This record gives sequence, C-alpha cells and structure tokens, in this order.
Amino acid sequence: MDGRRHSVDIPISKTLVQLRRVRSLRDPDTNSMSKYSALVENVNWETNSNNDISVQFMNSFQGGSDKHRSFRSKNPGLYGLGGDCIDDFELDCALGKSRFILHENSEWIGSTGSRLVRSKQAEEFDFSGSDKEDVYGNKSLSDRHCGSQMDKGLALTRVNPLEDGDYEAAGRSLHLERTDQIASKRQSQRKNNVNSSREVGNFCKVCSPCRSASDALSSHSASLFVNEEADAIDHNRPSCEVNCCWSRTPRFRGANSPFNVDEFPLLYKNADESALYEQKSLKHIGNERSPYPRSLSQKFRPKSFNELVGQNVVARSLLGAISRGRIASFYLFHGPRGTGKTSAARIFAAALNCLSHEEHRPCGLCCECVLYFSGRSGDIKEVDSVRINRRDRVRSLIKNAAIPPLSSRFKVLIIDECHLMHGETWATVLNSIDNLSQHVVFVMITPDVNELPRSAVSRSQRFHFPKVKDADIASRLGRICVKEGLEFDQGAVDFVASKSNGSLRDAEMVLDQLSLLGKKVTMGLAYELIGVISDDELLGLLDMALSSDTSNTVIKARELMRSRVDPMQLISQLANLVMDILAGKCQDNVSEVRKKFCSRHTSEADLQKLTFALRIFSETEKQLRVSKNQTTWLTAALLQLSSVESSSSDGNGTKLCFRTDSFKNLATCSCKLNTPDKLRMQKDSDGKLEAVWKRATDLCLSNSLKNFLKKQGKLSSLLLGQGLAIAELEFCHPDYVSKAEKSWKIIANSLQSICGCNVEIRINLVPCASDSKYAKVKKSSLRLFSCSRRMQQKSQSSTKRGTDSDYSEYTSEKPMLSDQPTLPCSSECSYQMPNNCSDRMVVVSTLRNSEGNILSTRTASSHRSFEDDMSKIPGLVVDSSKEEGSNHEFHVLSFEEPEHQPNCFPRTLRLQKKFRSSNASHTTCCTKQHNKTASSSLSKTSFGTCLVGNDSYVFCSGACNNTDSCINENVLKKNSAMLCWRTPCFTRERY
Ligand SMILES: Nc1ncnc2c1ncn2[C@@H]1O[C@H](COP(=O)(O)OP(=O)(O)OP(=O)(O)O)[C@@H](O)[C@H]1O
Ligand SMILES: [Zn+2]
Repeated sequence: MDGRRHSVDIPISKTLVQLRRVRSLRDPDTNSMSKYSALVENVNWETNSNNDISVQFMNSFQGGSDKHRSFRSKNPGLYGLGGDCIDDFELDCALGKSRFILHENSEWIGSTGSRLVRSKQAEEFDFSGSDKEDVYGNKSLSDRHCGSQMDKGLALTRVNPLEDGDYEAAGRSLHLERTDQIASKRQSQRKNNVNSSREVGNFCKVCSPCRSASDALSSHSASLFVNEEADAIDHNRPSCEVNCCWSRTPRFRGANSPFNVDEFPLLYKNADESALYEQKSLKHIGNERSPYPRSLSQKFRPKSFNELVGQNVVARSLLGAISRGRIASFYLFHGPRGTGKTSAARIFAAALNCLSHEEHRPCGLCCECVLYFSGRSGDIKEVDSVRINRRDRVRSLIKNAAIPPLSSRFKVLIIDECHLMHGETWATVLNSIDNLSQHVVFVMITPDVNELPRSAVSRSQRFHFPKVKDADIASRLGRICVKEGLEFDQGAVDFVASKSNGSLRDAEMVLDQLSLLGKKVTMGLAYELIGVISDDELLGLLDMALSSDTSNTVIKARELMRSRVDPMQLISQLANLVMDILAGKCQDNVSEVRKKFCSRHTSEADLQKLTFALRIFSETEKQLRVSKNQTTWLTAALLQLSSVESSSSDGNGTKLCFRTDSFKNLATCSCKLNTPDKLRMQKDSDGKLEAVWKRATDLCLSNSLKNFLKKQGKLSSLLLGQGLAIAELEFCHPDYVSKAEKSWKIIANSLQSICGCNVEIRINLVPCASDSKYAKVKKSSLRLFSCSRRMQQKSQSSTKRGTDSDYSEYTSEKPMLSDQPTLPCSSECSYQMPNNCSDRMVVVSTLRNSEGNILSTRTASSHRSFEDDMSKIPGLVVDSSKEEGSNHEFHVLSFEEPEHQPNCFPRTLRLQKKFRSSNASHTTCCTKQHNKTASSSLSKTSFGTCLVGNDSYVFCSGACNNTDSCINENVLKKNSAMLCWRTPCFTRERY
C-alpha cells in the first residue's frame, strides 16, 4: 500500500467488492469456491466512501486448476467468464463512477503483439464519462467495454510468459499501459493487416488459449474437447472480440482458429525452423511443451514412438497400421498405470494426421504435427469420459465426430479412463462407431479391460501395455538425470526402478522428488524417500537373527518397523537380499558390509540356512498379507531363522518343523523327518507336546486362563504343515470346551507365536473314563479358522468322498497324517462334507499363488449346469471333472488373469456373505448387492463358496430362486450344507 498508486476510474459496480461472496463464483463442477478462492484471496479489494474501489493483485498469485470455468455475478454490472487467473476475467461493467486503483506492485503489464512493456509509473485511468449513460442500454457490455477501452486508449493484455523470464510473476499478472504510449507498436501491427478492434480480439484469443495451454501443461488431460458446455455458452453470447478477449475458452474450431495455417509451411526444413514457428505459435496460443513443465514426467513425456520406452510391440504395430493404411475405427489401450498409454494414444493420433512421408511418424515438423503439439488441432480431441456420461453430451460428441475433419485425414477422439463411461454411453458410442465416417478413430484408454463391457472389448483393436522392465526404467531415469544435469548413483536409479512396479511415471515421480533433495541422487536418499532400509541395516538384522541373538533381533526389528518401514516392505527386502546372496551377487558394486557377510557365510550349511530363511520369508510374506498383527509375525519369522539349525531343536527340546513343500514331500523337510508319521506326535511319548502346551499357556496373559488351560486342557496333537499348523486340544467337560472356545483367539495366538505360522485349532471333548456322565458325549471339534463348528461322529467317515487326493479332511478321529492326501503345492484346501451329504452339496478348495491370491477355487457339485452358468462370469474359467464312483462333479474355477481376480470376480457376483458360527449352527446372510443377471443364473445352479482375497462369496441355487435371499439359512439347512473353509488367520472377524 505504500508505493505509488496507479488508479483508474472505471465504471464499475460497487458490488465488485462482493466478489468474494458471490455464489456465481462457485465452481460449476463442484459447487465449491475453492477453485476461485486462490484468485479472490489474491486480490485486495478496497472501497472508500467515494465508491472508489482499489484492486490489488498479488504477484504471488498463481492459478490452480486447469479446468475451464465460468462465472457470472448476480450483479448486472459485473460479468465474468474465465479461468482462475485475472487475465481470464471479463470485467465488463459499468455502474456509476468508480475508481479502479492499481498498485504499483500489482504489475499490470501492457503489451501489443508479443512485445511487453512494463510500466512502473503510477497512473490513473478514468473509465467514467461517455460510457456512463450506456450502462443499461442495449449496447453490448462488451462493446461498451471495448469502446471505453479504445476511447481511453487503454489496452489490457496478458504477459506472454515466453517473453518474460519470470513466469510466475509475469505469467500471472497484468500490465496496464496507456495506449498512446503504445500507439507506435499498434501501428506496426496494423501494418500486418490487423485492424485495431480485430487486434483486441486477436490478443484476446491469444491470451486465453495461452492460459489454457499452460493449464494443459499442468494436466496431461487438458482436454481440447471437454469444454462443450463452455462452447455452448459462448455460442449464445454476442460476438464481441472483447468477450473473446477475456474468455479463456479455447476455440479450436477452424472458423475461429486464431492460427493462420497459411503462415506456416507444410513442412519445415529442419527442427530449428520448426521450433521457430512453434515459438511463434506459442506466442499466440501457448503450448504443452512449455519451457516450464511442472514435473519431469511432463517434461519427458514421449512425443514419438521412438521415445516410448518398453512398448516396442505396440509401437511397431501402430506404425505398421499407419504405413499400410489399415486404420481401425476403435482402438483400446489397456495396461497398468504409468506405462505410456496416454502418451502412445497422443503419438498415434499425431502420427495418423502427420503429413510426413517418412517411416517414423509423427515427424513433429509438419503443419499438422505443429498444430497438434501446440494444442490447436481441431481434429484430435481428448474427451472427458465422465462428462460424456450425460446423454446430450455423448450425442453431441457423436454429432461432432460425424462432421468431416477440418484439414487433416482423421478425426481422432481419445477417451482416457474409458472404464468410467456408463453402459448407456458405451451403447451410444458403439452403435455409432460403424456409422461414422471412415475418418473417425476412437482411442479408448483404461487400466483394466475387465471393467469394460464385453461388447466393447470385442469390437476393439486391443493393445496391451505391459509393465515397463526395471532395466528400461533405470536406463530412462539415467538419461533423464544426464539431461537434467543431475549426478546419480546407478544403484539408486536401479533401486528406484525396482520399486516402481513397472510404472515409468512412478519412477519419474520419485526421481523428481529425489532431484529436489540434493544435487546427487544417492542410495541413502532413495532409501529414505521410499521408506526402505539400507542393505547394511538389513544384513545386520539378518546376522542377528541367524546367530540366535534373540533379544537384539527383536529390538532391532521393532525399531525398524516403528521408525520407517512397514513389515511387508521389510520382509520383501529381506527376501530379496537373501536371494541376491544366494545368487552370488556379492562381488561387484556391493557394500563392504555385504562383502563381509558373504565371506562369512560360504559353507554349505550356511547356504542351506539362507535357503531356509528364504522359505520362511516367503511363507511369512503370505501370512503378513492377511494378518493384522504383522509386527509379531515378522518378529516370529526372524526368530525362526535361528531355530532352523540342523537339528531344529528349540530350547525346550520341542521339535519345530517347517515344511515348504507339500505334505507328501517330506523328504525335503528341513527338520529331517522322513515320514509323515513322525509329524503326528500324537502319542507324545517324549513329552514334546506337553512342553509346547506349557509354553503356549505361559504366553497367555490372563492368569485364570493360563491356569485353566494348564489344568483342564491338553494338546493332543500338533501337525505342522506348510504355513499352517493344526493343533488338537482336548478337554474332558463340555463346559471346558465352551470356555476354551471363547478364548480361541488367545490360544491360537500363543500357539502361532510358537509355531510361527497359522494355527488351526480343534477343540475336542474327550470324556474322562471316570466321568460316566459324559462318557457318551460325542466328540466335538471346533475349527476356529473355518468358521464352523461341527459335531464329529464315527459315521461321518462314510461321508468322506473317495480318495480324492486333492481334498483333505482333518477330523479328530482320523489319524492326521497316516493317509494324508497330497495338497497341491501352496494350496489352501478346505472343504467339509456334511453328515448327510446331499447331491447339492458343493465343496470348495482354493488354490493360492505365492502372492496369496487365489488361483483357483475348486468346487464339487452334482449340478449339471454349473459349468454353463459359471461360464457367464467374465474371465472365469471352469474346468470340470467327475469323481470316480460318485455323482459328484468337480469344478475348478480360475481366472484368465489372476491379477484381475479380486476385481473381476466380486464385480460380477457382488455377493457378500457373512458367516457367524453360533453353537452348532450357521447363520448366513448376504447383502443384496449382487448383480441380478449373475445371481439369477447362479440361482439355477448349485451351491458353493469361493474365496477371493479375504472375502468369501457364495453361489447357491437349487431350492432357492429368489435372488435376494439366495443365500440364507433355509438354503443352507435344506441342503444340509455346512460351509467350511479355512480362512487365513486373524481374518475370522470378517465373517
Ligand atoms: N512407455 C513409456 N515411455 C516413456 N515415458 C513413459 C512411458 N510410460 C510412462 N511414461 C512417463 O510417464 C508419464 C505418464 O505416462 P502416460 O500418461 O502415458 O501413462 P498411462 O499409461 O496413460 O498412465 P495412466 O493409466 O495412469 O493414465 C509420461 O509423461 C512419461 O513421462
Ligand atoms: Zn508430422
């Protein structure tokens, strides 16, 4: 406020001051003020008793969003349309005499054409006067504004950021200059056949797209087409150049195009010339290739197929299509995020219209390329997939698409995130694709093709963008570092690449952040930024764990997890490290600590230990995915490393066996037990079970529970399998059984921390010989992790279905392992036959991959149409087989692409199931969300369950045709189905 004041008297409403409050400033998208608040907050409005209004724009003001927005004040005198920057405002108002005071530090900048003139002088401009009486006249406001502007010789324009070194300041500010001071410059413009009023219009058009293009810079998706609404508004407005002047709506229609194509040759002689013209065009329009990109990712967005990393097949195929002239009308680009789909779509669009005859298109030099890359192509549009969900919008899109291209060969419509389009929108688009002219090309982009309607997918030319290889990412990052003048450790770049999960954008983002942390991209910085710990620290931890340094291992593990890294990350880092060591990666480019570690662990026994450690880590990683108490699991895993020494004896002499192969393959068991029987430990002749039980009970915090378990309970058997132990407990009184049942979590936790893996508990009632009262009570068994509680009867063994080796039934009355079936490697098999197994019964087993995802769900059903019905589920593959000597059919349900299971399966079925185990019965309920078609087809099928991730899904049929209650207690009872499956530990609450 101290500086000299430039004040302008302009006919402006006093109500301008109320800008802060006008509703019409709200963002039409979100109805919130937030998008404009930056603007409003950065303008100081002051009034005085004379109606004077002082407006001060802060230099620091920066517009925020890239989206087009328009607003209109309630006040008749104030009319605004534009973006978030003051140069997008249309201040076209005249209500009484007001003074418009500009402070010196607001740096209004006037310019003509591309030349900037900065005026530091304090001046006053009087806008009142002859215009005043026209305030409510029929004359358009804009005309008045224009007139007053011309009368008073005032030009307002935007600073061209390209000419001003200070983008932030100049690009966001305005400069005001007396026309008489710039008359000479105008004169020169007139020479270029631009008349004065036209010129205002021109510079207006120059302004707004420039803003829009710099917005485009901040968001790749700056759409050239999404502003249909705004276009419509503009359409109805009086065609005044000043209107255009202050409007930011990009007008890329040919007729309105500010860009005189004739000014530009068809093909430039060389890149320099192209750049020159491009600069020239930038002055008018702005460009996505602004010298001020916001991130490395934007700066290095590929602009030709050559620059596209790791997508050679796609690039070759698209180029081939162009050179052979075989252009389809509908392309679908899908694949993980940040792999170059959008970039490829843009390159492809440009290449389609490129005028060059060279093999490698787009050339970037021809007129079409320049038009497109400068954001002014009228024929290549990016469509907002959400906005076209409105019926009128999609129709107008199609209508526009039907109009032949303006100058180019193809009209290309790029629809990113097309999975967000509604079914109706899809239908409209698909119906019209065939009818549209040969010149229309749709390029749809989505990360997940399974989310699209089948009909759409099958009509498209699909291009899958796989994850980019780590090596490709690393070399790209290296090149970026060189171009940016950044020093870097190759190891750090490799590390960032390995952590980016195949997404080049993610990697570039991390590099961007790293570049802000210092001049050199180092391992340490990378570790710290990504939240992982260094190799040296890991080796320290591993060393402690392997050398039985229990307390330090626990302390260190806790410290690491508390401070920086999450257990999943830590375990996977440990596993990777061990793998590296086993693979002999100890020579080059490794730290001293690692070299020392490697030199200390060279013997065969050491390597075996490490191999075993790796197995434990991989098992633990699976468990961590489903565990709530990850820290404990991880610590337990680390402590196991020392307990796997050759004899695998722990301090109490209890043998803990950890197997990594199937039950059958016991020869490889590291605890050197060669036959399954040795695992049974049912007789407990050497008191090992007793010792385990004692330790488990000692771990219980509650004394009363501890005493109760010690006194009344007994561990009758313990089977340790792959990632799972089965513990059978015995109690001699039903009350004890129910008491134990109530504390199942605590018991399970204690046993889990001893065994280091999931533990399934069965609680059996074994009446004491002396207790004649309960002598006849049948044994009960509670499967805590199967959500079922069932009474065991001798006769039940008759329900065991054949000898199918892929199914196992663990009952307390059968020897646990004597004829233990083989479980498929890494499988979780769970099923249970009810006492009176009916034909409708379906049993389920699930196969998981090493990631813990379900690979297949196996069901057995007698229903013939099961397979047919299941085949309607997208992506689901059903293999059926019939069990010998029985009516049961088996169906293996699997997914074409396992990585998509968690999405596509629930999405189709939309069934949620809740299971509660109450006494001996099940209550099941299901929400009503399921997809009607899927469920009605399912309702005619059989009954089964499937686990996807941690969620259970139930298919059922037969007696139940009501989709809403297809899974209910009745069905279960009717079919006598007792559903039972083993869910990962700690997830029981989910049900
Ligand atoms: N294959 C690639 N080659 C070169 N750069 C890439 C590649 N993939 C991603 N990038 C970088 O990541 C940025 C984003 O890429 P792009 O938008 O094309 O990815 P996308 O697959 O469309 O991602 P999304 O699915 O999230 O939209 C680009 O600006 C570029 O810097
Ligand atoms: Zn070209």
